[in-house]
Amino acid sequence: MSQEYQKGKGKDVPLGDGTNPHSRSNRPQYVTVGSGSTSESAGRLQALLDNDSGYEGSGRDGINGVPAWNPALTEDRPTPEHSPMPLSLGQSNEIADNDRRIQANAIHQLWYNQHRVALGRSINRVVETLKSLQEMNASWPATYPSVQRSESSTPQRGDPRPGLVHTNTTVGEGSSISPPPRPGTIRRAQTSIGEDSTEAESSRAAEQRVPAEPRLITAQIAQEFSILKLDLKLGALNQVELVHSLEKNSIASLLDGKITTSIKHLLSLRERIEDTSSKVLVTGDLNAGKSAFCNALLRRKVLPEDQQPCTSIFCEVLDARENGGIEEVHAIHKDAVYNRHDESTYDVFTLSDLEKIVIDNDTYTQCKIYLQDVRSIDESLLNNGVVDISIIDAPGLNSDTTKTTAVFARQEEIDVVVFIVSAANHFTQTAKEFIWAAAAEKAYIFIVVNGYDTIRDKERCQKMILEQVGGLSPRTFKESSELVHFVSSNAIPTAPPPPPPGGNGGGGSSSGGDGPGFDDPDPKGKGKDKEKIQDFEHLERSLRRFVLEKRARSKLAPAKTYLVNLLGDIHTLATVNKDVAQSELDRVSKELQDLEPILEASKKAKAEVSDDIDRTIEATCKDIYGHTRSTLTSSINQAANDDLGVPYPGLLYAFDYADSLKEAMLSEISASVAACEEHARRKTVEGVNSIKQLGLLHLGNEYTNLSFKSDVMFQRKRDILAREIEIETDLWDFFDWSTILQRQEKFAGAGMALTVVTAVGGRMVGGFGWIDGALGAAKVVGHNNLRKLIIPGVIAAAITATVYILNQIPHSLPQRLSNKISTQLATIDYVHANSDRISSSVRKVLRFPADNLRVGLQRSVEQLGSKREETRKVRGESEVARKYFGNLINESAKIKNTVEAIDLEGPAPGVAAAYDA
Ligand SMILES: Nc1nc2c(ncn2[C@@H]2O[C@H](COP(=O)(O)OP(=O)(O)OP(=O)(O)O)[C@@H](O)[C@H]2O)c(=O)[nH]1
Repeated sequence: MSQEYQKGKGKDVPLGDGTNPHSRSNRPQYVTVGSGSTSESAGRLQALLDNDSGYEGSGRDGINGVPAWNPALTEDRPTPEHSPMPLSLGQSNEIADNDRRIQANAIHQLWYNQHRVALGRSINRVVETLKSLQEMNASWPATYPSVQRSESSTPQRGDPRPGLVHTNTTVGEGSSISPPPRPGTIRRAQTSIGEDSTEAESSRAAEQRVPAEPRLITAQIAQEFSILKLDLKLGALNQVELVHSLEKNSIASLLDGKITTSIKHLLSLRERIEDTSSKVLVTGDLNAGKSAFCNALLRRKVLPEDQQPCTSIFCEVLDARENGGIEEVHAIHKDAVYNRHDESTYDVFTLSDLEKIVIDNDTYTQCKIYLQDVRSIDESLLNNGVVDISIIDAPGLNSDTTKTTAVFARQEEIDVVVFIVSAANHFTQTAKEFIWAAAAEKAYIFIVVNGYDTIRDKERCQKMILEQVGGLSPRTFKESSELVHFVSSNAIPTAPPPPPPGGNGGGGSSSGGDGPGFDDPDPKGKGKDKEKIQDFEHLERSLRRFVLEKRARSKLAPAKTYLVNLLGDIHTLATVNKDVAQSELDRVSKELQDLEPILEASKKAKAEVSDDIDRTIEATCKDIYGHTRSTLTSSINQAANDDLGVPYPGLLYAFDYADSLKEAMLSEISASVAACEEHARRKTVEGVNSIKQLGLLHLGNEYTNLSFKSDVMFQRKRDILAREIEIETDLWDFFDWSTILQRQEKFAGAGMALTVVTAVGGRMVGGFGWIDGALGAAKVVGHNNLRKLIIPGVIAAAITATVYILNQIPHSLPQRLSNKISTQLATIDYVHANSDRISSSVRKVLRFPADNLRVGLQRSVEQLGSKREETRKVRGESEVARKYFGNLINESAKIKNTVEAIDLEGPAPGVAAAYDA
């Protein structure tokens, strides 16, 4: 930004013969006035100055390691005898004056260097501090002070404190000013949405519940911010709303950008305090008389003046000696970096062409005007014999946005702001904004109230303007007799405009003073004009003092003010963030304290629940298996005894009867299988529920409940085994001897017959033994009787037995069939197969939620574990941050004390003595 200014840095300030043996690049600057011969004491000071080369100062007791100021240096000393040659009285006086001036300059330079070095070191320390803050901000996003939101109807603050404000925003600026703080309230800065009053209740509740990211910021703190204040303008949102709508990380990155800008600015400040030339920016509203004022200072009509807006580019007026003594204008190409030795960066014009370049020009944005000063070294500001000064005439502030922004940006690189305000119009809004912005780093602003001649009620005008100055820059107001001047620039006699090209090129008188050829027919003024000239001369003396004698103030004060403001911000930021880190630390420590037992319990629960589940499943399955087995066994065994509800249709349908019986028995068995399945289903539901209870107990809301439909169980495999059984009915199934014998006693006659038939049948079947029996009987009964009885008896007995057996079919057949079914089922291991099928199915069903619960428990343990790791990490980071910000509080306070100890306020030793008339 200031590159074009660097070129002038290395220039010596030759007086008299125009040569100076001391290069000004790396050593303190002062000038030799007159013949250039120095006395012994001046030589001593010169040597002292040479040793005090700035940053390498070897003193111990001073500020920041810089040698302490020795007041003895400022004492008046007798002029030492220095020349063996006898001199005339006039010559001696001249030499004595020169010596005194050199001494005074050197003393001032020493004093100046001491402060310069102290400030330079402080700048370095602050840059380092900011860099470390940037690093910390990257790893632990810093909390940015934000203000508490209140109702949008909060009245805007009428008189905001100085701060960095957006350059081209004139309306609604006040909206970014925070409302008065509500004492004692703590609020999160980055609560994004839903903070409006309609949600007040729930927001409050939420805040009480989740104090996760504490923001201990009050509006008060936010207002204290100046340099690092985030300048956020986006759509309709004001700064406060915007800060509230941003994520913590976004704010941290905005802060990062702000820090980068501050570092850049600090480096340019360092460059500026090391640069021995001074830049005076003359700015103000359109048509306030800036050009007229510059011309009056130069006593030459160089810059075009007009009632209409005319200055559209920055015009920097420099001493022609910086251009080899040639008066000319270098109009710098847009976007080019000015280099006097490289003509491709600018176009050369004569002074008389200036009007063309300055008025409504789009080709250039700035020009350098090299001018031979018509005034003497004691009067001139440009050619003052102490430091190189350039005067910059800027475009009117309220001309257009781009130009206004350029002026705002420019004020950061200049040392002294001379603000021209129209006596008739007072301070406009843009003017106020400019002064507020400038006040961030410049404690004092030189204010020229121009056009005072046009004011009738001068007293009222003075009173009103001074009141406004008091509000805008209290420090300037405090020294208003030196820094606020009411003048009429156009009343100052000036040399005529430069002659057109082809003339002698030297615009004005080189004799110095208000010589012949000036516009004003009454150079020193008479009557009213005399008063105006005196006022202006008073202004000039003040300005000279401000720029030269109080150079430290004008040159170093911006750096000091900026550092003090910045360090104040850093201190606030550090305090806030230390508190945030501390409360974050407390929060996570508490969280860890709570988390540890939960994690342990969770691990334990995981192991226990896993065993529990296994036991539950095993017990349930075992119970179901046992139940199914016993139920089916008894059902199969009892099949014959149960009332199957199958009527005996008679002998003719005995086979159908047998089929129906089989069917009924198998159905009975199937029914008991179904009953077992139903029992298993109930048990499964109980099992699933108990797993669910375990899940809810240990996982709470984290437990994912699986929907379980018990009716889907056993749908496919039911009865398959029972239906597969094939049982043939054969004839003997109808004659179940064991059943018949069991029942024979109940029926006596049939029993006798059956016994006979059995005996006879048995013997007949058994062999020839029955013949012996028959012979025995024949002997008793007699052969004839026997012959008569035997045949019908046998027949009757046979018939009786047959009838009896046939009658026993409904009783004997079921048993017989039941046995057959039982045998058949036993061969296919029906009972075990079904019990196993049902219990296996239950196991399978129970395992699903059980596995799900296990996974949930495992996940819960893992989540808690990683949460613990995360919390430990946050605790570690918070600890580091707390420590860092604690150190930052001390460090920033220490540097701030050092900077504040640099006294730029008191009278600067040395130079005053040389210049006080
Ligand atoms: N009465 C009176 N008129 C003045 C005074 N100073 C300047 N003027 C006149 O006011 C008009 C504007 O003066 P300029 O010096 O061009 O004002 P400026 O601020 O440089 O204007 P821009 O560069 O366009 O912003 C000119 O006509 C001047 O003659 C003053 O002290 N009293």
